Amino acid sequence: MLSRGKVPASSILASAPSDKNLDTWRESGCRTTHCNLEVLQESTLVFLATKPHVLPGVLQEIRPAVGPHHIVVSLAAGVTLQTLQRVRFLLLLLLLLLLLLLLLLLLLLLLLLLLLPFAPLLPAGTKVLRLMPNLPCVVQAGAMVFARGSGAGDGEAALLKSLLSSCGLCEEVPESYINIHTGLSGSGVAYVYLFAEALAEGAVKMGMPGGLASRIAAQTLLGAAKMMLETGEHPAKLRGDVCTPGGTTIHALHQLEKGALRATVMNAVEAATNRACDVAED
Ligand SMILES: NC(=O)C1=CN([C@@H]2O[C@H](COP(=O)(O)OP(=O)(O)OC[C@H]3O[C@@H](n4cnc5c(N)ncnc54)[C@H](OP(=O)(O)O)[C@@H]3O)[C@@H](O)[C@H]2O)C=CC1
Ligand SMILES: O=C(O)[C@@H]1CCC=N1
Repeated sequence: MLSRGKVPASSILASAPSDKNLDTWRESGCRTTHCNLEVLQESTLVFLATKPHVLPGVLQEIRPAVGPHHIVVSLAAGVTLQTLQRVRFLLLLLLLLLLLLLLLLLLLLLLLLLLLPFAPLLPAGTKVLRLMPNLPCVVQAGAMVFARGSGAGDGEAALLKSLLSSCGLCEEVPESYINIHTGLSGSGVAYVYLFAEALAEGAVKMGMPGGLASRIAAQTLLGAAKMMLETGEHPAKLRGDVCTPGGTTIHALHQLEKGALRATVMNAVEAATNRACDVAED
């Protein structure tokens, strides 16, 4: 967003406990702080980009400062819009413990237990959106999907899409697609790097220097992806176009089929999607 000039660096305030990542923000001209509440005080559009297990604590911290003017966007993998608006299970367990210890308050706490599952982590009606980016957003070639919570309307969705389009493909989807996108693309980038590494290592094995093999592997992936996007052709059709009968490619593809590449990649997407679903319950 910064490199495309979508937003001036001076309008961005980044917060984190340490300077590890904040140094990079400062180098880009952004302002930084160690106080999350300061971000809420100074900003309207707030991106929550902590690891998923840290997010509930951050939401509880910022809750008092969240108002109707805020648009809150969570990037945390697996954390559903419903979770974003609910009190943590741990809090319920704590209340259960208190319940046992404080028998005298039995009735009152029972009432709380009944009410708390419906108590939002963020104030009711907060404009919340859930976003799943991927790493190539850094080079404006990302693939992102987002879903809006009940408080977010067309204006908020349009704003997010307009800002993020500078980082790559950005689509609004039903929330049920977000975990699938995590398996396909958020995590999928890592499978592609593994494939790139294997391509290059194959070439190294056959005698090509590593640096050159790596650059050619990357360009091969870039070119194949560009062609798939620009022609709109199914990948099976493009793969067929490369195969000369009795030629080199079909011999190589046979080896990949023997190694169950397709089934393995499908299993990988399934595993990451399922893990994203589990994260919401952790
Ligand atoms: N990496 C990826 O490719 C993708 C990541 N995601 C999601 O994005 C999120 C971030 O992942 P990633 O960027 O890899 O993680 P990083 O660890 O690189 O970044 C997390 C940041 O959160 C900060 N942080 C930790 N605790 C707090 C707190 N209490 N208040 C404010 N900030 C805090 C950390 O601060 P400090 O620097 O001090 O440690 C760090 O800067 C995750 O939820 C992940 O699921 C989604 C799609 C792709
Ligand atoms: O591995 C993870 O959990 C995150 C989500 C998508 C990419 N990285």
